[in-house]
Amino acid sequence: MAGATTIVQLRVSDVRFPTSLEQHGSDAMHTEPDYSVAYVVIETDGGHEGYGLTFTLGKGTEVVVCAVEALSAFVVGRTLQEIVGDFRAFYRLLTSDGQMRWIGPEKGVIQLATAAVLNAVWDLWARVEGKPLWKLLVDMEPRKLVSCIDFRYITDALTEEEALDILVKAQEGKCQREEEMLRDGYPAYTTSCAWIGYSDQQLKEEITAVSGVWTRNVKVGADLQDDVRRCRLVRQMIGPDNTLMIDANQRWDVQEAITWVSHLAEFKPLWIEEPTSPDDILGHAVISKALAPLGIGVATGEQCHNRVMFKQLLQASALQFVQIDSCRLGSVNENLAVILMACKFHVPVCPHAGGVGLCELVRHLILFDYISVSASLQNRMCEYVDHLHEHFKSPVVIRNACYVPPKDPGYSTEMREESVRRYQYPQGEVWQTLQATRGHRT
Ligand SMILES: C[C@H](O)[C@@H](O)CC(=O)C(=O)O
Ligand SMILES: [Mg+2]
Repeated sequence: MAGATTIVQLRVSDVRFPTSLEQHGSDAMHTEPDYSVAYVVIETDGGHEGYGLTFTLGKGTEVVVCAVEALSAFVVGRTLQEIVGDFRAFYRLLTSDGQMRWIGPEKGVIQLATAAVLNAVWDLWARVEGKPLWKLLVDMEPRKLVSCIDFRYITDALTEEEALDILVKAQEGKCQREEEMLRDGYPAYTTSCAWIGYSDQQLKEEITAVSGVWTRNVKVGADLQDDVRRCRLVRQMIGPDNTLMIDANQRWDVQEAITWVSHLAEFKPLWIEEPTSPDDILGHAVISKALAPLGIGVATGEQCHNRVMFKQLLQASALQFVQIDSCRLGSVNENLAVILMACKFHVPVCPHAGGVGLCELVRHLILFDYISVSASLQNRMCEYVDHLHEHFKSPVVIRNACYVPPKDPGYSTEMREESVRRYQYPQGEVWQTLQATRGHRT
């Protein structure tokens, strides 16, 4: 890395997209989501910039923006070299501050803000190195990689030595796997055909419109008869051999989840996603055990707020698919911890994506997982949702239902300036117009 790069400024914006108008993103619990981000830009004295974000829904964004502002004092004035020279210490500085941790610790709004800030730092680092983030990770020495992880609270499940061992063992075949990814890409599945607010007609059109072999995730949980009808329709359209999953977004109690999903078992879903409260580890374990004889696994993680929760889910055999989220966990640092734990417990990582920018970011993490950690594609795929990519400078590229590895330096977090300006809430012209014409609530 060239000379010292001091971070001299951090800016954060509230950027919202009125997706609820067309029911994009709707599910059994979030019926009117306006997909949004707290968008962070850090600037250095040498003219470099790093971009970070965390995904939110509408009104929640203003709270996250406040939390990012509160964290900015930890970043501004520091050099990039000082931060990444001991990234574990910097992660701890952000997550362990004696006053700020009281509103977490490492969960909720403050962890979302931590993710946004650290995502900007990782983006800056990758840009300064001139590499896409996945390549920065893949090329990094195993010892350096583990030095970015805070192992506090997880050493009973994964020690630093074990993590190192996993990374060292996976060095074998790394070059071939990198070539394979550059050639074929990483398998994706899509949720965007079956949001809960879509009519049956729209659902049919969305399925027909997507070409190639795709695995589909269908929203369920609001009304059993609707779910039966929609799952039947999707199953008929995709045929008996294509993979189907269902996602309840935390709608049920534990027993209710088991009964409800048993009624949908005839459609042969691979998994039920977020059947109950994301915090109910033992509940997930009960559901997993009950659904195993039906061949249905439990997937969760998009609202799993830290590595400690994932640790317990893994220890309790409470999930069969780990759904990391690039903006819910504490950035790359905490995602590395979860990816390595999942590997140790032999549970596949199938990331959550979609929202605003989540596909752009998470493709870096899943490429790293395959090339440098798991070395397996069995039962693995990464979510893809076809909304809002046009607002990013390095948007996702999909070929044959697979993510193509990005080549631009950074973490693909940079948004188009015009998009940020037009969708900024409430002053952007899109919101000004909506409020004047429809009184749109957000
Ligand atoms: C509110 C979001 O759209 C949520 O439904 C996304 C989700 O559960 C998923 O992509 O999976
Ligand atoms: Mg989901």
